[in-house]
Amino acid sequence: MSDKSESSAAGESGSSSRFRHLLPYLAAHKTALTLALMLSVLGAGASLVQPLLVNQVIGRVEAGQALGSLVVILAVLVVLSGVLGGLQTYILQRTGVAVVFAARRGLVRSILNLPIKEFDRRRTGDLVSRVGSDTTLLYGVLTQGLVDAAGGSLVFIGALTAMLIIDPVMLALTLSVVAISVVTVTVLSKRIRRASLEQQRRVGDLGAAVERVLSGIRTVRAANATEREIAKIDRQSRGAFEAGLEVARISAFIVPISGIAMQASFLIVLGVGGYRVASGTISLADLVAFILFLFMMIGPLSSVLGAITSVNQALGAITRIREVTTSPSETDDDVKIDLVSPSSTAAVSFEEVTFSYGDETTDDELSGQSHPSSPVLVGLSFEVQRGSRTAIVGPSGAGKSTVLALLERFYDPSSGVVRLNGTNVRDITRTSLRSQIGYVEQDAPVLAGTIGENLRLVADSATDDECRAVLASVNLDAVLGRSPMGLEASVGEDGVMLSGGERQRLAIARTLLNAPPILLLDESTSSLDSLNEVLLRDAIDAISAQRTLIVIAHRLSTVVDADQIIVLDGGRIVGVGTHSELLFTTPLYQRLAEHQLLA
Ligand SMILES: Nc1ncnc2c1ncn2[C@@H]1O[C@H](COP(=O)(O)OP(=O)(O)OP(=O)(O)O)[C@@H](O)[C@H]1O
Repeated sequence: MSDKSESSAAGESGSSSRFRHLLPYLAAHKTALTLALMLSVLGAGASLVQPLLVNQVIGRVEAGQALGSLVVILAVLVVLSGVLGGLQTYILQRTGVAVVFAARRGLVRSILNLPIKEFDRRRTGDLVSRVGSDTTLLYGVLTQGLVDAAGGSLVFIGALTAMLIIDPVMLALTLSVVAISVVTVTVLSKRIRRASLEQQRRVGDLGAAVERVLSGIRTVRAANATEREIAKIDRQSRGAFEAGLEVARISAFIVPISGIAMQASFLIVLGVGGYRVASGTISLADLVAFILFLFMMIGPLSSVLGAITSVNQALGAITRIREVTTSPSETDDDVKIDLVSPSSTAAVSFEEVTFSYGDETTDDELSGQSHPSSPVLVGLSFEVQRGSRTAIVGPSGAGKSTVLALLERFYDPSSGVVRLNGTNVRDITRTSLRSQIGYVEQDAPVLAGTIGENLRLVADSATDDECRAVLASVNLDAVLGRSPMGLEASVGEDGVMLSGGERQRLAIARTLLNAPPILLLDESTSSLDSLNEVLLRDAIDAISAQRTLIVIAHRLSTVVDADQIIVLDGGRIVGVGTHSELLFTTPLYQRLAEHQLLA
């Protein structure tokens, strides 16, 4: 859906306005770029002097005079322009990689700060591709584009001035040919920009397709779907290939245009110039110098025309980069309070909270799409007393996880108020809100890295002893015995060394390191063996002793002794009470309990 916005963005703003967006990246390297430009001026000067010297050489040969130091100076100039060119290349490439580096840093910062709703609608692979592939294209602007154009235009202007002095008539003829080629290339360059934006978008689609398969590779293998998935990814690759071909086709028009312009100007100058030499209007030495200047002028012109592809690719890339960096990030601009001091006995309260995911995207100007959807939570009101243990139960899709998401302020309610210690969560900075709450997701993600790194995600200064202590508190200390590396032992990309129950307990241990007064636990739906189930129950018992606990329970056995159980159905509360109360008052709870052989 973001694709649509990209194309409209590309259509609306011109290349000059997008070029402006490159400036902050370039401004950071003013010194290096100025140096490169100065080297380019020197190089241009060294090149421009050469035809003048050749003119002198021819004049002296015609007059039968000795060449003397002229040849030496010519040789020195040739070497000098080579050295200057090498130095300039190094400075530019160095600046190019530094710009890519800066762009990647900025982009990663923006991506990680996007509101959670953005991750619902964006594809991870596409975001990864923006960081990896789009930023790389910025490199071309500097190394090939900008300074080639700057240095080239100096040589161009210098050569033009010399040609004007030598013979204005021949210059006018030459320029008319050049003008035709420049106009043609300018028209084509717009198409290049559009095509390369499309190409990058296709590369993003490809990244998303690969990411989708890799994240479910076991399911894909087990379903014997490898070949089908390869065929699907192949279609995305083909899309990128075809968009690349379009760029190649347009470039194929651009590149020969400069060649044709050179040949045509050369032939015209040769014909007209020969006639003017024969009629005595100009000398042979002047004609030779004019032709050398002509080549000198066309040279940069062709490299600038050639660089149009890379510059336009970069402008396409900057569109995709800015599409993320200009997206609003999760901000606390509207927030008034930094620290929450309890002003109520309720640790958490929901007051008439209604929420629909559609609201979050309806006014989404980037996608330009609206998703009017029915509310996921309707008029939800409940209180969780400090130090108590609350369970939320209900059928799949009832809205249980959404309750926790609102408490974490991943989303804000459409109406109603969510309070933490009596304060509206919208008035508390997210950092301080989240420091009060430990949150264990349903799928308990274990990040690639070591057990220690996984624990220290919430508290990077935690000591080894503290890490061991929290592992012990969730009955996970045995895991450390599995490898001589202990805390430094790695867990696989998806925590393959750990069972589902162990992953969940590792995630609980992680949040405990921060000793949050409130713990939200979205219990894993995956079935646990009886030993793991007992271990998880013990862990929950141990941690709930000192804090407020809200558990989304899929196993009623883990909640029978909760202080309060909230039964949700279709986003509404259909019952609140203890296990024994609900067995009498709430038919849905009765059914759930019977189903789980608890009644
Ligand atoms: N990010 C989202 N964007 C749009 N709709 C969503 C999103 N997350 C959940 N929903 C929808 O909201 C409803 C409630 O989802 P939620 O995950 O809160 O239910 P749940 O009771 O926790 O379910 P489960 O027990 O299966 O985890 C569902 O219909 C779901 O499809």
